Amino acid sequence: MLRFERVGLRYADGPVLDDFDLAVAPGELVVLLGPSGCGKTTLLRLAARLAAPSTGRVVNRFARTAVVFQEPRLLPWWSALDNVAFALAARGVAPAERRARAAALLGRLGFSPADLRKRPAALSGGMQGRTAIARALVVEPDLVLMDEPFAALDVGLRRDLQDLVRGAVDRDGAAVLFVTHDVTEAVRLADRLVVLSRRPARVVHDVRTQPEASPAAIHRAAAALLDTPAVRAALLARHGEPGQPERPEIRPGRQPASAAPSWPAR
Ligand SMILES: Nc1ncnc2c1ncn2[C@@H]1O[C@H](COP(=O)(O)OP(=O)(O)OP(=O)(O)O)[C@@H](O)[C@H]1O
Repeated sequence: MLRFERVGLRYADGPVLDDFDLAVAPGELVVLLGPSGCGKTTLLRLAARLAAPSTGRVVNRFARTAVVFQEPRLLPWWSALDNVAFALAARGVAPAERRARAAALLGRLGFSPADLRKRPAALSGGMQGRTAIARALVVEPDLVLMDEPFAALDVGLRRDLQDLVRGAVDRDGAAVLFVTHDVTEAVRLADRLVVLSRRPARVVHDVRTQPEASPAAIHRAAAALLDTPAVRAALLARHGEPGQPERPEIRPGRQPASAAPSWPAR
């Protein structure tokens, strides 16, 4: 179980999270949707213990947490194979088995034997992304934190990798907390959809759902989601529109002229 309990996190320019609660159970794939800058990456960093909350607590009882960041973050002087195999070294797996497991997984992700030997600089962006995903999944994690992992990939590849992630949940019982801006990707993957408001992030919509398979069903489900008023308000409002949480409070007579609101008065 992963639990955010009344979590607050504040930077110099104000709170990113304030009294935030969310739980992720084993075997569920939770997709986080929310406007840019609302705090999605921050939540993943907290779950991975790469950041600490200012208030409240983050409880992560999973034994093996793996993270796929927005950028691949591969070690540039190592081959694709060694980048993936290295993740198993920390788990005490013997060198020959490390390389065999890494090669098998990269092979499933479309790497040829020659590709396995390439350093990241010689891999395409999509191949670097796949290497990072393989590095996360090779340890058979029970919690995978994924931050827009497929953003740079073409549609076919994206579908293969989405299936791989679903497999980790359906076959191995892993939990996944998955950040995306792509609503169709969200409805294709999710067991549960969580939509966040603008910063400081609040849960404005939290529903259990069935991962959708056919393109028609995916588009119907995505349209229905975007038709939900709270979701519309969170995802479709333009920055600076009235009623958004990041709108500064204006007190008549107390506001310096330079801080005059830029949105139209109502
Ligand atoms: N180290 C930091 N110092 C100060 N502010 C930060 C820091 N990290 C993130 N922020 C701010 O916290 C807010 C949330 O950032 P975060 O990266 O979690 O958003 P996000 O929802 O993942 O955005 P996106 O969808 O654009 O990736 C943003 O306003 C960001 O500028």
